[in-house]
Parts: sequence; C-alpha cells; structure tokens
Amino acid sequence: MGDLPIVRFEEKIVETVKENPVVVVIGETGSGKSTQLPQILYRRGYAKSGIIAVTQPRRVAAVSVSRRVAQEQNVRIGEEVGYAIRFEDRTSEKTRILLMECSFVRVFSIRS
Ligand SMILES: Nc1ncnc2c1ncn2[C@@H]1O[C@H](COP(=O)(O)OP(=O)(O)OP(=O)(O)O)[C@@H](O)[C@H]1O
Repeated sequence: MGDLPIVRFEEKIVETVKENPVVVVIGETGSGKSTQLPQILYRRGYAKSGIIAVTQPRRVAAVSVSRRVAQEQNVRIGEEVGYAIRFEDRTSEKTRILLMECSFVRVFSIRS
C-alpha cells in the first residue's frame, strides 16, 4: 500500500527506531500503523534474528490485520505472516510478522 500516509515517513521511522529503544508512532486511524509498520521493519531486516510482534486490542483485529499484511506480502497466513489468538495459533517456523491479541502476549512469551 504505497499511498498510505505512513509510507512517506519510512526513513524517519527507521532512523528513529535505530537510535531509540522505544519509539511511539502517533497517526490517524487508517494511516497504516498496524499494517505498514511491521512491513517497514521487515524489509529493513528487523526480523532476521527474531519476530516482529504486533499487538491488537481484539482477536478479530489481529486476524484481519494479519490477513491484510499476508496479502500485501503475497504469502499465506501461517507462513511469513501469522497470528496468535486464544485457541488459534496460525504460526510456523517461517513466521516473521506475528499479529496477536494483547491478552495473548504473556502466554506467547512464556511459551517461546
Ligand atoms: N483486512 C483489511 N482489508 C482491507 N483493507 C484493510 C484491511 N486492514 C487494513 N486495511 C486498510 O489499510 C489501511 C491501514 O490500516 P491500519 O490498520 O494499518 O491503520 P492504523 O493506522 O493501524 O489504524 P488504527 O489506528 O485504527 O488501528 C486502512 O486504511 C484500511 O482501509
């Protein structure tokens, strides 16, 4: 989605992430924070030694955003892009962008 507002700030975001352990990105609803930020970090190599984890407040949002990201990456869910919600783990060894519901984060980090 090259025309989403966040894409214009890619260089600034990457630069800021490089220099700071915690970065807060504020943007309008639909500006691309959930779908584009993980893809920006992914193409800049941030998943080489781990997983880019994205939290969503609700299960349905975790599934929907992961579907969107998988579609944009042209992969199937459970491959490079997956999601983990209660009672459903659609990840694999290949997964590098992981969408999860907030309440699942603790369980997942204990399990990994
Ligand atoms: N599953 C989907 N199917 C179709 N379009 C989608 C889907 N998910 C997101 N989009 C589109 O991609 C754009 C970016 O969505 P994204 O969720 O990344 O925005 P956001 O900045 O995280 O919004 P919010 O602050 O509401 O979470 C939106 O304009 C939306 O229309």
